[in-house]
Amino acid sequence: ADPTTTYDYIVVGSGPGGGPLSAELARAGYSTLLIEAGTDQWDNPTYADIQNFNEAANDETTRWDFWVKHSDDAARDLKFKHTTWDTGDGTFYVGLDPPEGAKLLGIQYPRAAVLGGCAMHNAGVASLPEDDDWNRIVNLTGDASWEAGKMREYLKRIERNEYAGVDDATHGHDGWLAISNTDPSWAKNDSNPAVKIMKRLAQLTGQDPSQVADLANTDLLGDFPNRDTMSSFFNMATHSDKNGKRASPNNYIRATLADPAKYPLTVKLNTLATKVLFNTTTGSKPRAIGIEVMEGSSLYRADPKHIPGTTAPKVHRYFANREVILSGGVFNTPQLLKLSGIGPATELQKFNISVVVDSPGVGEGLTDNYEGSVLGLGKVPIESGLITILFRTPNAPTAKRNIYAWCGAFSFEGFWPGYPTYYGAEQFSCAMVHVKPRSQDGSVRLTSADPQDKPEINFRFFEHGGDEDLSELVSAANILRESWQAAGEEVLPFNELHPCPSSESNSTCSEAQQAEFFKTQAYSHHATSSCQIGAEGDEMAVLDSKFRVRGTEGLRVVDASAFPNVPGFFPSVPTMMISVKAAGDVLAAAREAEADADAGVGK
Ligand SMILES: Cc1cc2nc3c(=O)[nH]c(=O)nc-3n(C[C@H](O)[C@H](O)[C@H](O)COP(=O)(O)OP(=O)(O)OC[C@H]3O[C@@H](n4cnc5c(N)ncnc54)[C@H](O)[C@@H]3O)c2cc1C
Repeated sequence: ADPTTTYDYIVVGSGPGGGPLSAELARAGYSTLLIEAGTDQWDNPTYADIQNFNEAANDETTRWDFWVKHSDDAARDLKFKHTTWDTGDGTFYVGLDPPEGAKLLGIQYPRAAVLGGCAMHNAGVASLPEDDDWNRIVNLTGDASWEAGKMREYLKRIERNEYAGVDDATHGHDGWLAISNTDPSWAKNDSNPAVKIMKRLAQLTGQDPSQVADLANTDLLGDFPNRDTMSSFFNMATHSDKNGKRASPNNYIRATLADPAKYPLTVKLNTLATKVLFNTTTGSKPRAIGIEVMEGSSLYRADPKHIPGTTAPKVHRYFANREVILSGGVFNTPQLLKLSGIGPATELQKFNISVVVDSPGVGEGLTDNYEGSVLGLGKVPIESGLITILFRTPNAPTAKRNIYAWCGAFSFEGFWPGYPTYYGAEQFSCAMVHVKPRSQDGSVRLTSADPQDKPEINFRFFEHGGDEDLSELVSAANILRESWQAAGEEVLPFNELHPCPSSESNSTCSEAQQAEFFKTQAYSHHATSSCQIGAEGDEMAVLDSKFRVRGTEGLRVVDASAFPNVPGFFPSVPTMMISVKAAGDVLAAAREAEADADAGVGK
């Protein structure tokens, strides 16, 4: 076979799902081709310095714009105040009153096409799933390798922890992913309005107000028996080093490329995978044997630099002796599977795509944590470090925490071109992530058979159990707002901008009004589960517990789309953990095949 076109493994996508996996396969000695549609920006300060995350997610260098729907109710979506429109003159209009003739785009959901994927433009917040998230996969599939205790070992393998002592055996200390935390010493200043808020918040969430400075240093990635039920302040951990340099799969890929004599990793940037190639003539199942790609920059139409009307470049083929692994992320992996003939037969037939495997779950079950914020302006500028709190609202369905909130002198209201809004030095907000949405009804569906086109993405927020989820969000907002009233008279009263604008009398801000606010203004950026791992026999379970695409051979999906539900509050670190786990599964299969070959099995 031609070594320039044939590899042992082909991995599509270099984000948290595909990046670590490709490096592990190469480090195990297998020739591995990593295909990435974007470029490498490791030394660009917009990406390298974690504090620039907002600039990074807005930056055209890597941005892929997906314009998503939050529901099937167009009128409801049009109430989202950051709905974005194409004005036709190369600019966006964001808001509720578009100029004449503007074309509706939808709600922006940013993604990064770059070596390292969205871990190169995200805020880097590191958190772990609940133990039950991992154990649920054991229950669904019977595969005990997913037990929570075992999954922590993957954190230890990838992590280079910079705040826990080297003797702390619950952390890893020599991995490729630096994880650091923030300095919470500001919380010792009792006269700081934000500390007064913290003390009240401590009371409201069952913590000791006199201990807030110590509580603010609690290890968010720590391992303790009540870690999923304990309401507490935490020290926000991020995947970056103590000097603020971003850490991501990019570090591991580049470290692997640095020793080509030892590690046979080839990375092709500016390369868009368009189709998986199958051998359907031999074997009992279609076997993935390679991939078709287009080479060139900005080929995908989500890329704002894409030039409309340009002819598609000619297609190239690369072949895999062993396996093809798709890690294009929660929107692109299901799209690529469908373009390759794996998906709901009726949808594929609509676009004249030959059905290789009728797999109704591909692109279905998309879900996300709901996010919203309480935002206001104090009378004077507020000095504040970051308050990170995980707590349980009284109406939470289980004993577990359902809210991750971070409060401080910032504003965060979701994503749109140019986000976030700066409301002045008086701005103060608590942004919150609500976990375990009851609804898992989102979808990623084809709009055409053209691989350069974007799919249609609809999250169908609040489709099931919406009232309960909304009441938890409202309950959290009430607790956070109440804590603000302790800020002290130099700051009070807050002029709340939402969800209960102070311009309206507080009596008119009912629970129902707040619920309506969150129903129309909730946003998200932790999408998962569009090609889920699930139980044998469940036709919606696209993958088995070893990430294998059911109905095929030699094909796996390893990225955020594989999770059966959003893994806890933030998915980036959990996705890197499953990437390394998957590498173990792929290598175990290789060893098994080699042992069979040595034993002459099949001869
Ligand atoms: C703005 C923003 C902020 C976020 N903040 C946080 C945070 O603070 N903490 C956290 O835990 N999570 C955060 N997330 C979510 C987190 O970054 C993602 O969940 C995670 O990156 C998913 O990893 P992935 O490998 O599944 O996909 P991705 O990171 O999307 O990587 C997929 C890669 O595949 C490439 N690709 C896709 N299709 C193709 C194709 N056809 N051919 C070739 N290449 C292709 C893409 O270019 C990309 O590089 C954030 C997300 C966003 C958008």
